[in-house]
Amino acid sequence: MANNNKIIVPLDVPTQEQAIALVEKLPQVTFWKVGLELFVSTGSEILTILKERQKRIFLDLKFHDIPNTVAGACRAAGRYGVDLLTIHATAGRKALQAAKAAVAEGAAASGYSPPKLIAITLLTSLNSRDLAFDLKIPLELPEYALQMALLAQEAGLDGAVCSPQEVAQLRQTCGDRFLLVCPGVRPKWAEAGDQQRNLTPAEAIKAGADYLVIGRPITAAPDPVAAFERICDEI
Ligand SMILES: O=C(O)c1cc(=O)[nH]c(=O)n1[C@@H]1O[C@H](COP(=O)(O)O)[C@@H](O)[C@H]1O
Repeated sequence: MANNNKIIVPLDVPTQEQAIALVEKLPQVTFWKVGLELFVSTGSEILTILKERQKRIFLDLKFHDIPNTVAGACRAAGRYGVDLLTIHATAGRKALQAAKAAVAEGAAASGYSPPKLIAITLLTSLNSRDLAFDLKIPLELPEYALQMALLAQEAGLDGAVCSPQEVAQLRQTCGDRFLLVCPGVRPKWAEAGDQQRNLTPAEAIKAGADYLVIGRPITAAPDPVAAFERICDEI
């Protein structure tokens, strides 16, 4: 896979105009992420626009609810013909299983192949201290992320979202066919912002990530095209 196809750039903007402007500014980007801000602000039309432009789509709505409710949301999301969809592993085994089945039903109803359903293990904005003191989880952070990935794998999901610091261990345990997507990726020359468990793009790929989600180091750079190309070269 060419390096530019391994980078997913989030459209973390509040309007469709801003989203389209970013897509037009970065024609080299083949895989875009539509997340909560854009989807809640503008609805599903952006998905049609991206599909018309032959872009791949990561619909990152991070579902987290009871099995019946996530199944309903996943059935609806399955109809959009997107490539990737997220749910929190902490929704639990039954919700993950219901989500997986519902995504396939939604996709079949609209003639698309089902999106790959991937589970959030532990948000990359959290650190060990947050896990222990706020979330009251007694496991070490890498062990917790691994257990969430294994839960997702046992429930039949296609992969997981993890920080690059955990990806090597998840790759080793979950095998080569389990899709691993890493946000929290920062080139040496970019600011960390709210990301806590970072590695560089080259390190993340070397550790076993299939895709990297990289936003602000590209989209907030003075020259986004140069930043994107520099990251592709570094990988
Ligand atoms: O699911 C995600 O994509 C995600 C999971 C996670 O644990 N951490 C995380 O940062 N993300 C997303 O990845 C993107 C990271 O953006 P930057 O921090 O600007 O590179 C954002 O759109 C987040 O919503």
